Amino acid sequence: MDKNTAVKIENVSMMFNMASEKIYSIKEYFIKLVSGKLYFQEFWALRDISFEIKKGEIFGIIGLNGAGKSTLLKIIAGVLKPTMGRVYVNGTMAPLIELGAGFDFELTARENIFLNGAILGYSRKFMKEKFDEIVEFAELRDFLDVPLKNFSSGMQARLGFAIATIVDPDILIVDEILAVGDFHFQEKCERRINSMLEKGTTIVMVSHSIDQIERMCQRVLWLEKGRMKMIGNAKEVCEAYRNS
Ligand SMILES: Nc1ncnc2c1ncn2[C@@H]1O[C@H](COP(=O)(O)OP(=O)(O)OP(=O)(O)O)[C@@H](O)[C@H]1O
Repeated sequence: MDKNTAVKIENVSMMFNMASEKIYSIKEYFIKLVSGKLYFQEFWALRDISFEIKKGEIFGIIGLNGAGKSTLLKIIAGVLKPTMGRVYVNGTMAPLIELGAGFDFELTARENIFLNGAILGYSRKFMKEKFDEIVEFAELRDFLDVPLKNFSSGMQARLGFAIATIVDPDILIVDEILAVGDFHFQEKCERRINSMLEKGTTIVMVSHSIDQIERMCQRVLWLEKGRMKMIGNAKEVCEAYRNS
């Protein structure tokens, strides 16, 4: 792979098996499984996707609900293995996992900071050193000992973003997380993302805010029902998407 490439996706397709009827309990599942009455339907969430993201680039992925954006991010992050095709990643990655994916909602914000740190592979000592910076950025000092289930989605997003960006990874993945924060926090996130970009981090982001994608990204991929509809300059792709 070219040394200037951060991510290379080659003919990636992703198939999910979906039970063709609703199953209401594990017992029902096993009865159907054993009696051979469990039918699956193949569903292709992504079909034949190929593109490259250059190092230091900020790359956006857009598309309607169910277009396959999150699935593609998960494949880039290595959380999902594609059914077909290859993925090459050059550098360290801090996946900004979906909202709440790394959180335990019964635990307090303080406990979740350490839990998330452990999930991301950081030592307790490192998290202790970074603790104040995280709390400062997330502006949640008064809520440190509150269980996360009592946080609003915006507060959870603030905490998630603050934790995921304490180190400067080579590649940062941002999944829709900016959408839930308020205006003030979104600006703050954009500033942090821009400063990471200046330091050479590659950023891959998904957002339903086309204005935000157009403003922040250099190139954009538009997915439609799992296929590549258009890829190129952010302005051109966003314009075409708006007019579709
Ligand atoms: N684990 C799974 N099992 C079965 N189907 C799945 C799974 N994950 C995603 N899908 C399906 O794949 C399709 C693409 O989903 P995905 O979450 O990638 O879309 P998206 O573009 O991120 O949508 P949204 O804008 O609503 O977040 C959807 O139809 C979804 O139902």
